[in-house]
Amino acid sequence: MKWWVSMPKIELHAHLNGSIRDSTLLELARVLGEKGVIVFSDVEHVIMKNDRSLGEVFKLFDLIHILTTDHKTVTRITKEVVEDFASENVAYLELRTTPKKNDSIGMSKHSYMEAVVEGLRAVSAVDIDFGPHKFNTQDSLNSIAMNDACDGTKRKKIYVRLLLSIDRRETTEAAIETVKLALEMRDLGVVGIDLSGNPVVGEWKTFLPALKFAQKQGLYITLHCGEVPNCQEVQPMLDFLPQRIGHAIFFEEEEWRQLKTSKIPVEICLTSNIKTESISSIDIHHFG
Ligand SMILES: CNc1ncnc2c1ncn2[C@@H]1O[C@H](COP(=O)(O)O)[C@@H](O)[C@H]1O
Repeated sequence: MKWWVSMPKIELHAHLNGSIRDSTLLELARVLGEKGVIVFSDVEHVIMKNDRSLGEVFKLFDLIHILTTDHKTVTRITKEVVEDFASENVAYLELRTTPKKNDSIGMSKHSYMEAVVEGLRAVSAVDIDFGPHKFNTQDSLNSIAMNDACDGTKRKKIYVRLLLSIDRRETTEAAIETVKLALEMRDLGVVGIDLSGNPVVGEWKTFLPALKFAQKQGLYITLHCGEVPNCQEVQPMLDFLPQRIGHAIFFEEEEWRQLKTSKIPVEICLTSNIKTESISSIDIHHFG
């Protein structure tokens, strides 16, 4: 474990609300429990449970969103998540999150993302670069990782880029709003769009106009693809030629063939890709 932590890493598949410290979730739940919004003991059990089914994972996300969705908390979790990744020697992080609208607390997708960026600005435990300039692969990954992050003497530095996620529960219009926001925020390190959310909800064709628009505007695209068996969807997703896909668990032989021919890299999520048989080599395709 010590070796694993000390190794310099890049993290390309981190969902903001999927990366929150348990201690923070419990603290937020306790506060809402005291206010009578939730029953703390029920929630504590759900947060601390291991080995969740995919359905339980999405129920947990609904709960996490109740705990985290106000501007101040979004800022706090962003700061903590980045600092935690840096402390594990992640030198380059692509953090993805779904911009959320909540009229009852005056939150728009834009203000949600401002709170995220506020969290990046608040990072203090390490140096952070989330600027718009192109990540310089030549001098960066090796030298940052080896010299700054791992020898224990220099202050750590982390490069962070953002992906805006479209949730499969959203409408075409809401998805287009997310893409427009990503375009507006390019100067703040937004490099791409992710399609995620419960894979048994929604239809590919709903998101296609937004994704085509994003592609045309030069945003990078990654799609959660084949997380459940769905042959009607995997094929058109591969035909779309995203820069990367996430998971690729339930692929038929022909779909694997197409994936390999198209050279689309797969983001393997170590905690949820339980069907993965072997990983023989890993190439890194970061967007920033
Ligand atoms: C387990 N595999 C998965 N498959 C699909 N979508 C997932 C996911 N894990 C997370 N998300 C997506 O990320 C959101 C939480 O982070 P943000 O609120 O966006 O920061 C979830 O609500 C879901 O839409």
